[in-house]
Amino acid sequence: MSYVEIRGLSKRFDDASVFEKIDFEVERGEMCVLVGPSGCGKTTLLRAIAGLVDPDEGRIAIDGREITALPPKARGIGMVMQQYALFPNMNVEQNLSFGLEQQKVPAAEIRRRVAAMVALVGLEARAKARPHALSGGQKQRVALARALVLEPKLLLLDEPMSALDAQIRKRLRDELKRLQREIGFTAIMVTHDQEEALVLGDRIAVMQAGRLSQVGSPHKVYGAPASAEVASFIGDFNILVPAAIERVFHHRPERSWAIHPGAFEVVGFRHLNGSVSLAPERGFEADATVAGMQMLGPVIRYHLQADTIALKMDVLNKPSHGPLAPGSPLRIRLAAADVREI
Ligand SMILES: Nc1ncnc2c1ncn2[C@@H]1O[C@H](COP(=O)(O)OP(=O)(O)OP(=O)(O)O)[C@@H](O)[C@H]1O
Repeated sequence: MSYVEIRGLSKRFDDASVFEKIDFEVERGEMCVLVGPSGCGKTTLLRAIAGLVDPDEGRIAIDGREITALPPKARGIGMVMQQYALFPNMNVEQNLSFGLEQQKVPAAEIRRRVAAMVALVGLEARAKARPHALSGGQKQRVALARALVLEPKLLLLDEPMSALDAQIRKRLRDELKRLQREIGFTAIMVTHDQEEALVLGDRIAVMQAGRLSQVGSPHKVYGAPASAEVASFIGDFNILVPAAIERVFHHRPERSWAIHPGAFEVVGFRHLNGSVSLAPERGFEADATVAGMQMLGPVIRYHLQADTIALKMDVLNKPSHGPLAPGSPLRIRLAAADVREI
C-alpha cells in the first residue's frame, strides 16, 4: 500500500465534471508534480485532497488512514499557495510559531523547531522582519517554512513559485529540492512550468480535462509520452502523421523508419533530436527552409518548413554557427530511433 492513495476521486460543479475517477499514489518522501493545461482541474484536485472541496465520490488515504470525510484541520496536511498569505503583523519567527502554539506544543520545543526551520530556509538574518520588509522569494520561503515546521503528513503546493521572477524562481526551486532531500517530506505540487516539473518531480502526473493521462518518472514522461497530448504538453515535440514523414523524408535502407503507415496514427520527435545542416552532405533525410527562429539561450529554436510539414528543431547556440536567416535552405537529418510512436 502506498503512503498516499487516491482512488476513484470525482468532482462535479453543478453539471460540469471537473475531474473523474482519478487514481494515483504518492510514496513516502516523494514529490509528485501535477501538471496540465489551465482549467484541467489541478487546483480543485489539490483542494479536494486538503478537504476544502468535497469530492462526489472516491476516497483518499494517507499512511493507511482514510481521511476523505475528515475536516481540513484534522488531515495533517500543509498547504502553500501562490499568494503568500503570511500574517502581516507577525515577524518571521512568529509566523512560524503560530501553528505550533495552536497545537499546544511546549514553548521550548517551539523555539527549537522554529530556529531550526528558519536556519533551514536560510532566513536567520531576517527572523525578526515582518512580511512587508521581505522580498517575494523570502516571503515564499517563510510560507514554506511555516507549513513544514508543523511536520505535515503531506504538503500540498499550488503554484508556489509562479508569482516570482524567473531568477528567484529557479533559486527557490533548487532550494525546495534540497529541503525535500534533507527533510524527506511528502508533497504534491501543481505547476504550469514544465522545467520545474521535470526538475522537482520524483513522479509527474499529467492531467488533461479532468483525467490523468500519464503518471510516471520525469524520465518516462519526457522520454516516452503516452499520447500526443502528453507529448505536446511536455513540449518540444514535432508530431507528425507517418504518411507525411514517408512523403517528405527520403528513405535510406540502413536507417529505415521502421514505420508502417496505418500501424499507428502519429509519430513525433523532440526538437532537439534532429540535426540541421547547410552543407549538402550525403545522408541527410529532408530538405527544408528556415521559416523563423526563436532565441532560447542555450539553443536556437528554428521553425522549418519541409515541403508541407512545419517542424521545429532546437540547435545548440554556438558562436561557431551564427543564426540562420529566414529563407535559408538546409537539410534535416533524423535517426529512426529518435522517432517515437505516440
Ligand atoms: N467553485 C467552483 N464552482 C464552479 N466551477 C468551478 C469551481 N472551482 C473550479 N471550477 C471549474 O473547474 C474547472 C477546473 O478548475 P481548476 O481551478 O481546478 O483548474 P486548474 O487546472 O487548477 O487551472 P489553472 O491552472 O488555471 O489554475 C474550471 O473549469 C473551473 O472554472
